[in-house]
Amino acid sequence: MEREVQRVRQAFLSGRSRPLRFRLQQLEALRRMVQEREKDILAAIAADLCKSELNAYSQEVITVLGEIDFMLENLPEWVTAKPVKKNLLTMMDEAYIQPQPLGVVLIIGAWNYPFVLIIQPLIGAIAAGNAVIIKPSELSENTAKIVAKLLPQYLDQDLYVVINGGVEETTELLKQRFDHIFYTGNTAVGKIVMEAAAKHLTPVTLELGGKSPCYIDKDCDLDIVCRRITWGKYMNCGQTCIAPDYILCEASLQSQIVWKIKETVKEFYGENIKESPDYERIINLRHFKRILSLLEGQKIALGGETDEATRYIAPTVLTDVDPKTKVMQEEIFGPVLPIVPVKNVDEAIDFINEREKPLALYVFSHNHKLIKRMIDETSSGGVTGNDVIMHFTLNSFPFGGVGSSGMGAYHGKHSFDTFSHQRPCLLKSLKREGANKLRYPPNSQSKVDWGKFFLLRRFNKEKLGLLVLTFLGIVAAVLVKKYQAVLRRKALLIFLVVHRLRWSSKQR
Ligand SMILES: NC(=O)c1ccc[n+]([C@@H]2O[C@H](COP(=O)([O-])OP(=O)(O)OC[C@H]3O[C@@H](n4cnc5c(N)ncnc54)[C@H](O)[C@@H]3O)[C@@H](O)[C@H]2O)c1
Ligand SMILES: CCCCCCCC=O
Repeated sequence: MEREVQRVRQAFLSGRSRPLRFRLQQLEALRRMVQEREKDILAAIAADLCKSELNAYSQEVITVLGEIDFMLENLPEWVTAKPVKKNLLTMMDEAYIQPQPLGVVLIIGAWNYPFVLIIQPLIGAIAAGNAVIIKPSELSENTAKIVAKLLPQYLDQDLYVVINGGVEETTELLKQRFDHIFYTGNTAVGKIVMEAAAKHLTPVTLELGGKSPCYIDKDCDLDIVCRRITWGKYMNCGQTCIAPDYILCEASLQSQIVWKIKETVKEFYGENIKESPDYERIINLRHFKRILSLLEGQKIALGGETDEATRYIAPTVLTDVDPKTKVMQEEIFGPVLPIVPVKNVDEAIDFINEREKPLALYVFSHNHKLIKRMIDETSSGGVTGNDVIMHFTLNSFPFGGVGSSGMGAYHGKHSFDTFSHQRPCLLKSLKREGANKLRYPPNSQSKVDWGKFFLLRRFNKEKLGLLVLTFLGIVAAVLVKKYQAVLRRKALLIFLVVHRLRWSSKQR
């Protein structure tokens, strides 16, 4: 492991991952890989999650292709140094921020969207000029294998390396020194990753989970609300980090919600859900049993059917759920939707604020003010009003958690920033030493006063313009005085040349 990381570091130190042209080439090669080997990639995802290839394409591949195109389009602008505002002391100097790669980045992925969750951060890390070690989840082994096989066929083999394995290999990997660790997975392992990173003072991005609430106001269109929630909750069999985990609403709304979700489930998956190509299965037996245990003692208003052999759990809704029961104590990560009755929006806000900060928050209402209030008075990684999941798809948004749902963010420019160091660069001249004397010892009251003038004085644009004009006036006056004779001769010469030209054109 140590030798492998060392090999990647040597490749980074060669400097070849840095030039813009190289980054663009690698991103284009990655796009070629996804396009040329689409069938293999879709088959692997499908095998891991019992997912149709159409769903694998629309949930994972589209996002990856969109992200690559977005990077290719914007990277030339992002990599350029950005000049910054200067103060009076640095007015004559060059001051800019230069984004630079961090070095060797470790990306650890989760199994639930096994392709996009490693390739999307990889795109950002390449764009920012880093070398990368990717550790896919061992639970989605088909995707892990295909990624390990394909990446070296398309990308630089020493800069971008896939290491497959389970807890043992990841533990060993985490002992090595990286310049950034990007981890996606559950909160408990997030703490292990952060602890390991702390030993080397390595910064981390933690894309974790949590219980994402969904508040339904009585003033809304329940048909549309339930269709959107059904889509986001049962997609990938509920194994989505930003799936609505539970519903908060007034008790009287429960029966209508159950009825409308039932109708939508029929519309989406047909009478026989098991036969639907759009309904996935639970990743493994451990998670299957964990989810079943959450149903114990609950009022099942819809679904509840299970099949251990195929790890099938029907789309399920629980009503009148007691917040103290197990289903409300951990992230469900399965197709079970508890409804917890609350009196009103105030109680819903308190309920959310009494718990860990979620990765996503959803609120449905015709009342825009209520939505705004919910946003203002709670905290979560992201929010979508009147829909679910959709904020994930907009790559101008930073995607990430807050508090126990994670730290740091990615997608689009935010990925580039996550994997870059924003390096401040100040380039001074070795001349103009006079002005620098102000900061050299011995200090004096007059030096402090000048320091205050240069550093603390705020100028608005007009005042600054006036100051610059005055300064230019003084410089001009000095120059005129110094070069009076030369200027007089030059002016005479120009006068003669101009007149001579005018005279010759008149002659013609
Ligand atoms: N925020 C996001 O973008 C996002 C996306 C997907 C999933 N998630 C969250 O991830 C969780 C589901 O994923 P998971 O954790 O079951 O995935 P997982 O079991 O695939 O684990 C994630 C990664 O951690 C590694 N790992 C597991 N145990 C480890 C240990 N003891 N030491 C070191 N590494 C270890 C695994 O090898 C894997 O690569 C949910 O909580 C979900 O909300 C978050
Ligand atoms: C189009 C939906 C993609 C959702 C990906 C969510 C990643 C977290 O589990």
